Amino acid sequence: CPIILVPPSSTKWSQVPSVLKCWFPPHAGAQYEYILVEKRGDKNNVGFIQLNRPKALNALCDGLMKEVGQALDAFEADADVGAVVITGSDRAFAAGADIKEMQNRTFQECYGGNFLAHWNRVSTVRKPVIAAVNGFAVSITSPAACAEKSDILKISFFFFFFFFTTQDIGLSFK
Ligand SMILES: C/C=C/C(=O)SCCNC(=O)CCNC(=O)[C@H](O)C(C)(C)COP(=O)(O)OP(=O)(O)OC[C@H]1O[C@@H](n2cnc3c(N)ncnc32)[C@H](O)[C@@H]1OP(=O)(O)O
Repeated sequence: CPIILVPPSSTKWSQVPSVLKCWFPPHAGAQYEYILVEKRGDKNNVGFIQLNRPKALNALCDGLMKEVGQALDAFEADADVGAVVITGSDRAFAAGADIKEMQNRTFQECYGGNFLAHWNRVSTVRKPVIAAVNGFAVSITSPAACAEKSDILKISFFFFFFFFTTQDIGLSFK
């Protein structure tokens, strides 16, 4: 009979030994450290990812972004999932990149190490990904560079300035 590995419900994904990670998909029981992941909807066909660092206003640390990538991989591979929703918590969708984590990194480390390369995963998923944004949604990028990319980004910049004038800070990611 098949052996099914089910980690204890209190297990954080980062605590699972690497050698075991391939034996159970991240959303099948093991908890992530920085995100909550489940399938929702009447037909259980919506992949749901909640950023879960409320004390740091969901600042996007390396571990969080890696976990988002893992969850997206799992949902992309799951034929039952038709779309993915990413959301944050009450006060913040996300406070942008984790500036405490970034502050001591040198240019050479970032450039040579292809810093943030894995952040692109959210834009390469072939299923629709919807951001359900609440509260702070902070990021910084170059308007000129983004405006070249698409009309959606131009609209995003409109909302960026709109949010600034209404006390919230907001900017869509690429
Ligand atoms: C490539 C990508 C680039 C980028 O994304 S650049 C953008 C980086 N993000 C920022 O610069 C935003 C920094 N955060 C803020 O400006 C403020 O926060 C807010 C305006 C969003 C909210 O202010 P308030 O309501 O007063 O909250 P609080 O006391 O500042 O923050 C609560 C806790 O959250 C931590 N935190 C907030 N943002 C970040 C962040 N981006 N990276 C790491 N930690 C963050 C704080 O430190 C603190 O925690 P503690 O009380 O333990 O000090």
